[in-house]
Amino acid sequence: MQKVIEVNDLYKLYRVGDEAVRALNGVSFQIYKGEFCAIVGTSGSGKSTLLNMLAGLEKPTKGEVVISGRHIEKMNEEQLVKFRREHVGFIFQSFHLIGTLDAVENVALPLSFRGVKRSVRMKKADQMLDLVKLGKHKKHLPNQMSGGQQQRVGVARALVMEPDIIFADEPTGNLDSHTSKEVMHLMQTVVREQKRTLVMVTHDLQLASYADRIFHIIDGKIVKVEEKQREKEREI
Ligand SMILES: Nc1ncnc2c1ncn2[C@@H]1O[C@H](COP(=O)(O)OP(=O)(O)OP(=O)(O)O)[C@@H](O)[C@H]1O
Repeated sequence: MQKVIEVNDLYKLYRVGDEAVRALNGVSFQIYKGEFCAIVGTSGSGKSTLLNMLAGLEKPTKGEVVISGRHIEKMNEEQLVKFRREHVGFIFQSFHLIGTLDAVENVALPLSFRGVKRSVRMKKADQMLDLVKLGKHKKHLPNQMSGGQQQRVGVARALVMEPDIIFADEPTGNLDSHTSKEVMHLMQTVVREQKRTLVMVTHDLQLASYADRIFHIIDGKIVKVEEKQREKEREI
C-alpha cells in the first residue's frame, strides 16, 4: 500500500498568557492511498489543529508531516501554496461557493488557477457534476440549490483537481442529519470509485462511521484507531 500521509511525533503548543496549551501532544500515524479516514473528537480536542498541520496551514512546534514523500513542515509559504494547488483539495463546512457563478463554473474555477484552458475546464467540471449526481443543476447558481446540493458542488470542486488528498473539515456541519448522511454516502462512494484519499474532521461519531478508519483524538493525542470492514459497511 502506498503511503500518502505520514505524521511523526507531532506537537503544537500555543501560548496563551503564561499558560501553554498542548493542542497536539505527540501524534503519529500513517494514511494510505485510497483510504477514507475520519479524525473524531470533542470540541477543543485538537482536530482543526491537526488538519491545519496536515494541510500546511500552520507550522508544528515539533515533529514531521510528510505528504506524498514531501516534508510539509520544512516548506516556505510559496512552496506550500504551490504544493496545495497541485496536491490538495478542500471541502469546507460553509461550502465557499462563488455566488455569481453557476455550478459548472464553480467546479471549473480551481482548474483556471492551474492554467487549464476553458473548454477542457468546463468539460471536466461537467463530468464531475454528473459524478456527484447534479446533472440537472449544472446551470444553477448556489442560491438556487439546497444546502446538500451546494455541498455536492463543493465535493465536485475538490475532486476536479484530481488531488492526492482531500481534506474535509466538518463538511456536513451546515446540513440537516438526513442530508448529511446523503453527502457522506456520496463522498464515500466517489472517493472509492476515484481512489482518492480523504481525511475528514468531525465531532460526530455517526458521520465518522462512514470512514474506513476512525482516529479518536482526546486532548491532542490519538487514543484509539478503529478500522472498519468495507463489506459490512455496504450492508448498512
Ligand atoms: N491560535 C490558538 N491560540 C491558542 N490556543 C489555541 C489556538 N488554536 C487552538 N487552540 C487551543 O488548542 C486546543 C485544540 O483546538 P482545536 O481548534 O484544534 O480543537 P477542535 O477539536 O478542532 O475543536 P472544535 O471542534 O471546537 O473546532 C484547544 O484547547 C484550543 O483552545
